[in-house]
Amino acid sequence: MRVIRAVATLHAGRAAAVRQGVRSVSLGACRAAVETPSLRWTGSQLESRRLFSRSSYLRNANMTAAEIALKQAKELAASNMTPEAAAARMTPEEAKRLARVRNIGIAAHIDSGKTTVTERILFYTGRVKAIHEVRGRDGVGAKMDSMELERERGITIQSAATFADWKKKEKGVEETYHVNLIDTPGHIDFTIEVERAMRVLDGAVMVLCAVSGVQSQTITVDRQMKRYNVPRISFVNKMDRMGANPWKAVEQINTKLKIPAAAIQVPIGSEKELEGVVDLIEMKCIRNDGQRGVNLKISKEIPAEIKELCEQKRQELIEKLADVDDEIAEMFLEEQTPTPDQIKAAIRRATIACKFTPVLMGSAIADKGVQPMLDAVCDYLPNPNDTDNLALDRAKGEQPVKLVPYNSLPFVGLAFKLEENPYGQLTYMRVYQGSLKKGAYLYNSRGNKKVRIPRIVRMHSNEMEDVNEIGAGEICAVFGVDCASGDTFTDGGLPYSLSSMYVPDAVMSLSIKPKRSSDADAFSKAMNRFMREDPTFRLHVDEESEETIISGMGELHLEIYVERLRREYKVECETGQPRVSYRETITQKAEFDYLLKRQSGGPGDYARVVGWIEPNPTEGEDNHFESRVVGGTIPDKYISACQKGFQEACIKGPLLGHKVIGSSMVVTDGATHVTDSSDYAFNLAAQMAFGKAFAAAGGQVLEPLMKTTISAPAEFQGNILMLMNKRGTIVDTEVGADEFTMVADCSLNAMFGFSTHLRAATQGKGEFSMEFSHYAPAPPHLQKELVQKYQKELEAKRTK
Ligand SMILES: Nc1nc2c(ncn2[C@@H]2O[C@H](COP(=O)(O)OP(=O)(O)OP(=O)(O)O)[C@@H](O)[C@H]2O)c(=O)[nH]1
Repeated sequence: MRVIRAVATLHAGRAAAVRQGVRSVSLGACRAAVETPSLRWTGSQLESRRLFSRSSYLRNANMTAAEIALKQAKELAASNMTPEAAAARMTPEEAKRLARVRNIGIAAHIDSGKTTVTERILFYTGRVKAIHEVRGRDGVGAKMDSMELERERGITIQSAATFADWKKKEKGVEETYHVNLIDTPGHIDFTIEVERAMRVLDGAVMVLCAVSGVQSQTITVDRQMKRYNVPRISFVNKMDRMGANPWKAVEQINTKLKIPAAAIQVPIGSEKELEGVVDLIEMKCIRNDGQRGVNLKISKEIPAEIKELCEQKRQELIEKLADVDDEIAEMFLEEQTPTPDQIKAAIRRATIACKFTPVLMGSAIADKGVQPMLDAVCDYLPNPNDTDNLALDRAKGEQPVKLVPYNSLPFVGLAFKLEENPYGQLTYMRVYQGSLKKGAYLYNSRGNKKVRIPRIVRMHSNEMEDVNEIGAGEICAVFGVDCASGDTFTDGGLPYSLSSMYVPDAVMSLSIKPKRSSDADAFSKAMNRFMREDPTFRLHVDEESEETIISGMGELHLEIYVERLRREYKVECETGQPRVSYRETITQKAEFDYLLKRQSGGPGDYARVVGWIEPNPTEGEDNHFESRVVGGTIPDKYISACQKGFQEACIKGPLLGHKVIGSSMVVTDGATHVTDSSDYAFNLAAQMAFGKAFAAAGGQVLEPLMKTTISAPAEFQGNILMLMNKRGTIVDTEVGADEFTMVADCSLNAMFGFSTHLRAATQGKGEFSMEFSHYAPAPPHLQKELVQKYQKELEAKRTK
């Protein structure tokens, strides 16, 4: 009886909605609209708030329609609650759970010891029973480097997620913190892995090498952390190495990264004699003892030889805090000494506000200082409730809304990483709001497609643990969800999208084809998978050469995929020479008046377009199209065809067939023909007009310039200078006591095979890293050579 009554109300609701001008609307939304007078929704609001499906309505059929509507209205209202209101609704248990959650990443320059640090974290938290080193002699390899290739080469290629429980003593009481952790690769070629980790993490541990300090890749991860406002603590690793100097690292964080930083520890002993650290806040010694340093020996007696240094560094810490925190500043002015609790609270406030980074130190390989670093993660990095996670409300013109990590709110999550494993496609998801139960239905905001979540797991590198539910603020992985990296999932009621991450442009490409034609299927399967997993890996088929071209972030990036094809798919490939991804642009204004008039038997093609092209006035690399046609000489329907034509022309520039950037096309006039004009004709006319005006507009080839950092023992300074003089512009050099670092802007072209030259010039002791910086005009001789080569290839095709 109730069902019938409810369904009747429902249909009345739908009729009411249709009267309001809604084309199609879910029954649930109608119901809420009709029965909740306080919510007077407009037609479009109704459309965008398709709350519940018919089946969910019928599942609730033992409630009256009014009860259901009220329930929905409450949930809807809850979803639009202010953060304060939501926080007020949070139960003490919920607040306590969140206060003990940390989602953190470990990021650093190549080889700083991220994986080694992570391995220690897993060991001390009891997550793994034994420590296996990166490239260790036991042949096992670090837990977090689970890919065969990673273990072989000793580098991290994919970021790996894991979780661990850290039992932290707080004033004699043990509190368990749940830490979700992502170990990211250091090599710039795998930068997307860092990018997506930063997008979803609440905090990070920036690892630095005690000898090298801030290195080129540290600067890159610093930029990524700043891009996503990720608070960080810093850990100066490798304190056991000869020449270790934590103060140089602290100073460089201040000067090179421009983040106020101060050490909160002082090392006890140095190099091989390193014993542990002095905690400057509580002024106590923490020494690692026992096998693998599992036991911590705490004492208040600071060794006499470092007592003065500790006092000086404590004072520096307080002064630095006074610069960034009002409370400490006030105490400082009044010459009061803050208590350890006040110092800790100030460090936490300033770190979370991204105004400060506390610096810790130790040696992961020597099992020193890792546990205090874990304590600092809990003390100073934010819990999911401390950070502002924003979504864009599509129903309100993409207005930002704060997401509240409260289990009872409607679900909002971000799929930040895809990975195929033997059980199917795994989607890593950060839950920002609401909780997710196994078997629940979610909506993918892109296309509003409904998906069921059949299985939820927690990842531990390449192993997983099934769970039935995952709470707000956590990271998990789900199975069987067809989506792309960066998709937002909601429970259907919220028109929210989470801004996605920054995907850098590819700078290098190479042609590839399987050696055996029988491998074609496996080849395309692998390519599809790689592209879905890695947005910086792209593939296209060159129309002219009919070659398959893969492009990515560098030689190593592409090399790793070719290797994975061979190992994981047993597909041997032939590859061409790596090629630089050039760009084309224009430098001045050039007018066009192009008439396309073709008659070949049947209906012809006719379109005339008049206007000009010029460098994009709004700067940047985007291309811009504008119509200033008056009097309808080109009807509106053909204007969009012109725009499409312009966009298509920009995909394959006239000089080299590479992408055109930073150009603008303005159409002012034109003409049509009664029967022969069409979208096709205007699209083509715009393309031809662009191609013809390109030379007059000062068409130019741009090449990628790479910020290159080279470091080597100081004795090789002369050799490196000679090597770099030919290759680029030297931007900065730094000569340390025994190390020499140079930063130069080099064209990617000049850097092919550079590692071999560097090895020869430094007896294998030099290292370098490269990062895309910007596009710059290619030298005229290179430009001429490239254009001639391309035109010759085109000519050869035409005459074939
Ligand atoms: N002396 C010394 N060596 C260390 C320490 N921590 C790590 N290493 C060594 O440094 C090298 C790099 O360590 P990883 O943990 O792979 O560094 P990573 O930063 O994860 O490397 P990528 O992921 O390839 O960037 C390995 O040979 C480690 O054994 C340390 O505290 N002291």
